[in-house]
Amino acid sequence: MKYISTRGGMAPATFSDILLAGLAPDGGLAMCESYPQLSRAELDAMRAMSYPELAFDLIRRFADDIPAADLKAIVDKTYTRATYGTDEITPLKRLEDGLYIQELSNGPTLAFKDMAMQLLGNLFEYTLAKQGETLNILGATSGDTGSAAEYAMRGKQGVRVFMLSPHEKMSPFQTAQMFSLQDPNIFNLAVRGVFDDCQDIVKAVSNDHAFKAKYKIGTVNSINWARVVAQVVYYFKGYFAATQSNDQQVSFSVPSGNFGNVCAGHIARMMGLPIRKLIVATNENDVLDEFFRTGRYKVRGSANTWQTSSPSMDISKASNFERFIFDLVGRDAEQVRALWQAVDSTGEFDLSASPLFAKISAEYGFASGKSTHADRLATIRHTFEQYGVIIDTHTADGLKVGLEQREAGVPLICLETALPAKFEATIREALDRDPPRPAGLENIEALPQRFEVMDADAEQIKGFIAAHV
Ligand SMILES: Cc1ncc(COP(=O)(O)O)c(C=O)c1O
Ligand SMILES: N[C@@H](CCOP(=O)(O)O)C(=O)O
Repeated sequence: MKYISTRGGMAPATFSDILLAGLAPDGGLAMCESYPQLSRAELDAMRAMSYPELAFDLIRRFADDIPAADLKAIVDKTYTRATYGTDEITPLKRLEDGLYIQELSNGPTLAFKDMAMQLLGNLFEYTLAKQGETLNILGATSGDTGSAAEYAMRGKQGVRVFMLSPHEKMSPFQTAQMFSLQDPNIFNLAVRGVFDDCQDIVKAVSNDHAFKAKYKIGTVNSINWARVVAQVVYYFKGYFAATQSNDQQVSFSVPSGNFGNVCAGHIARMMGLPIRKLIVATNENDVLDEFFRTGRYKVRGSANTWQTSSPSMDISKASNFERFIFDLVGRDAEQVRALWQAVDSTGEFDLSASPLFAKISAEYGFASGKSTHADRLATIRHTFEQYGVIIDTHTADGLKVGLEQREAGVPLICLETALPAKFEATIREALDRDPPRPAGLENIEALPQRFEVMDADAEQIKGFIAAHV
């Protein structure tokens, strides 16, 4: 399998090349040249597989330059009961017939990011050791990618993490999870701005090719293809758990911000998984919902990006969205380049009058909706009263929008993207009680914190990296 860029300016590369390289040299995102297609017999065989078996069988199709035995060992070491608390790894929780929550947040940092990040940590360690290289990871987080990456890279040989987060915009638990880490290879930089400013800096630094090469900069955001591919696996697992045969279809509702999670669902669907709808659920920062309803993609600046009670989705420039648009325009890199030039110069593009717009739901199965603070509180309350289950604020956005799009006879799987313990204040507001906290994390907010506050300025961040490697 070879990888190309959504903007057409990258010579075909291997999985290991793009794993360490992050953003493509032309500013685009790496994509597989074509999606592996699963036969009916292969799908039938996958139904009986354990999570690690399934992960290996899917990921080997994308990472075919890693010897199969090595990849299998990496996958087996990653997806264990010790890390995810259950042999099922991503079990379905039944709310009622045909309505499920898929648990994706049983990993070390209580969010779905652990599903891919633990694999990424092990892949980095393996590849760097093989190449005798080191890597300085520059990441951006709105609250969950950061801690997942830092926990996955702690103590890994040859890896440093520089993680940018929006200053004072994450929940107290998320902040403490990251900033209490004292490991010498972890640097937390709190940026005066929003998540999009942090992500823009990651892209600006990655686009400085001389700096990137000199300081061996890599990425752990969903810019990194390996992150997205690892997330494809749980769509298969959820599908098999909710159905009896591969003749059935299911829909997934996906709390969305940077579009990485639902992009993994899109890839699963393109490989042949019988997914009916991919439901994109946003919070008040509803750029993606606007696009899927109207065809107009209009990004917003920091002044119009709201701080909400589902803070990890406070994103107005969905990086991964470019991967879907690449498919939508028939993999025409020139069109992608033109569309993103329009975003850079005018802040938007508009496909409402294009025949492509109708394809988004008819061919690709996308639907969308938005959820507000009041919706979130109502959904958390209803889910607790009706089913006795406490869900987090992001999962509540997904459930609210999923229910609006639910169809009779089609099982609906709502992806749980974090545990409620991370967003205690809103749970208290909704239920007048605290969510349960996993053992060992009772006093995390009281631990000493180590972080630097910096301006949203790529040059300052480059200076910090240069001084600390
Ligand atoms: C808890 C939570 N829910 C949802 C999202 C949105 O996922 P994505 O950015 O992949 O669309 C994120 C961040 O990515 C998150 O941390
Ligand atoms: N919501 C994320 C933002 C980054 O998304 P990613 O999937 O591209 O890493 C976060 O919590 O940090």
